[in-house]
Amino acid sequence: MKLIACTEGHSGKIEAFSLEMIAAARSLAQADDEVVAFFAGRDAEGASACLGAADRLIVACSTRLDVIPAEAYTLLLRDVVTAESPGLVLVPYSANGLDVAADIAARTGWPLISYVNEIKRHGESLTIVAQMYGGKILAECEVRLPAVLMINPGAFAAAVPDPIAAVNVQTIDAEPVLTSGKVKMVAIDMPDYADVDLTAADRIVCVGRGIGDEASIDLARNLATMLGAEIAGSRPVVDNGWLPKLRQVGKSGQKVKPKLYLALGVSGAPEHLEGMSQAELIIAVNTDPKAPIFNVAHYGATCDLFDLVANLSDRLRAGSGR
Ligand SMILES: Cc1cc2nc3c(=O)[nH]c(=O)nc-3n(C[C@H](O)[C@H](O)[C@H](O)COP(=O)(O)OP(=O)(O)OC[C@H]3O[C@@H](n4cnc5c(N)ncnc54)[C@H](O)[C@@H]3O)c2cc1C
Repeated sequence: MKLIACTEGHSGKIEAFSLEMIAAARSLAQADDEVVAFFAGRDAEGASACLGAADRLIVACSTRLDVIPAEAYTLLLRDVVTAESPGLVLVPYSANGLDVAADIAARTGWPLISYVNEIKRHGESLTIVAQMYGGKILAECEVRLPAVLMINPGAFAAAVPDPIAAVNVQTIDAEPVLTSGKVKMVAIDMPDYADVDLTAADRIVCVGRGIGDEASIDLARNLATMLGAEIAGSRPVVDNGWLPKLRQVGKSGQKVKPKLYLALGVSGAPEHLEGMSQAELIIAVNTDPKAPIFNVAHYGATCDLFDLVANLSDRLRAGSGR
């Protein structure tokens, strides 16, 4: 059986979730199976340099466009699916993946399971744990292959970035599809990742509306600095303009998987949990013992966040002699 892992990248960087798609496919592949990575974009060299955990790489290459519109990505992938007849297509839950997965499932008539967190294979069928209602419910379902899965970033540990042998790379010209497509890329307005890439952070201190006002964020920021952590916020904090958009965690923000996630005054709405529930260690501080954040937290403190931040900061300062 062939397993197709869809990958993405732009601006000279392959998206971290691309390696997760390959790792997911690898974990399901049996001895005679082949993991085929699919990449569409200008950075064919970048893809070849790091997607070597796949057995084979198909690159739909554009000479002009750094980011391939979802419509063209889908048309190119449709051809690959027809040619390869895979048993499984793994698509990342990304802006692109949302369009791609639905189209491939509709065209092939194969089942589509979205928001996938876990997969186990039993021969020709899979048992899957997937999120529903923004992560409020985890559904376990069984599906027979072939199928299309849309996988949550962070659900699988990334494969090691390795180069792939040139003999295992097949290049397709993406230009004819790009010129005939109905959707044209006019401009790309990229966020300024020079500030921060939360998805790569090992430690995050996240402030929610419980922080009260913009000035108080400095207390949490100082604590974050002492912990060697990045500061992040829930959506209301970002909507209020207290932190930049790139520091928002959740459904409409960043999906993070740090080693430590300290949530201060965050209620734990499903849309927030969607971005952080895969963190290795979650510590929540909230005055409300019934706050849903405690359902995912490994440790919790039902106290005023300002008391905890002041005490913890004092101890860290004393410990470091500052
Ligand atoms: C389509 C859509 C997308 C969304 N995307 C996102 C997203 O990406 N990220 C996101 O975060 N939200 C998102 N939301 C919003 C989400 O539904 C919640 O409204 C939001 O997460 C709530 O943020 P919060 O926990 O900071 O605030 P609140 O829900 O108001 O919680 C504040 C918490 O602070 C506690 N608190 C108050 N004072 C203190 C104190 N002194 N000490 C300790 N605890 C205190 C309270 O008990 C409360 O639990 C989205 C919503 C929709 C509809």
